[in-house]
Amino acid sequence: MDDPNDPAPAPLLRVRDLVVRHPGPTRRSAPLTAVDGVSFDVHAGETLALVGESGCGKTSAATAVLGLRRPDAGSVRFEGTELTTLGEAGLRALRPAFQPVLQDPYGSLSPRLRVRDAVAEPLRIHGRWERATGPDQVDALLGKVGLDPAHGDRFPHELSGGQCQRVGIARALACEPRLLVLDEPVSALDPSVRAGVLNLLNGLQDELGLGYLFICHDLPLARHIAHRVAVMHRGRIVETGPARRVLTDPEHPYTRELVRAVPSIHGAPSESSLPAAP
Ligand SMILES: Nc1ncnc2c1ncn2[C@@H]1O[C@H](COP(=O)(O)OP(=O)(O)OP(=O)(O)O)[C@@H](O)[C@H]1O
Repeated sequence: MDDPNDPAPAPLLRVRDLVVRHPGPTRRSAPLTAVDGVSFDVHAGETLALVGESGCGKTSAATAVLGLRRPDAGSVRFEGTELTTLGEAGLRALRPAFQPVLQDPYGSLSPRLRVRDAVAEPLRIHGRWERATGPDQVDALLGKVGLDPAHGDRFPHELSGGQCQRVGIARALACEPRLLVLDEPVSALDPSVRAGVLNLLNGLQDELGLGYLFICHDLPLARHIAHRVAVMHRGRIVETGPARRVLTDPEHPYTRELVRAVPSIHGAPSESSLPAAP
């Protein structure tokens, strides 16, 4: 329970001491600890960027947060409800409120579904589809992500990567979520279309007060897009703080290791790929 005397607003998402292990490469090998006691909060209207080099455990943490797998230890609370011990029915009821947006804009859409049906699908799955109002709802969702309703008649292969990612965001918005878990949402996109998608995400956050857990391996991008940054390294969070302050010290031991692992970390983000800061 939240302390009634604590004036700080309760976070949308509270993750504490999260541990995620994967099976080792052979049946005899020890399990691999991908996430090793990670804790963070995401508040409504806030972007927390979870950054770190490839393989440091970001996606494993996101998978546990989304309830797609049970963590091996730790707590994931969404709006005060503990997800790690919730049964399948309870998770299904809560799932519309926290939605993923994935990296591969084409891969996350069925090639056989027209855009209109892809956006309608989550409404149907979560029992929110009504024949009378559903089509208008789909048009409104397309409009919200900057797509013309005419795009609804197309198949994914008839769209650009940026348009596909907008459809992915429309699907995530369909069930009126409060939290989006964005796993590298722009890294598969051309730099020229990244800014448009990032601006869209900023605008939606301002309008809807959404919390974002924004996973990426690009620290300049994270500093630019996020309010706060948590840096992961070998399964642990090694630094966390306001985005503009994190890992600005090139002599910090983790900065040195990360610069080796991710050369872009101290590279200047290209102006064309970044929108205005939040
Ligand atoms: N399903 C799995 N089975 C076994 N090992 C896994 C599995 N998923 C991830 N791993 C391992 O867990 C570690 C963390 O992987 P994870 O994908 O969470 O990292 P990441 O930071 O998201 O990396 P990337 O940025 O490359 O996606 C890696 O060593 C990876 O090989």
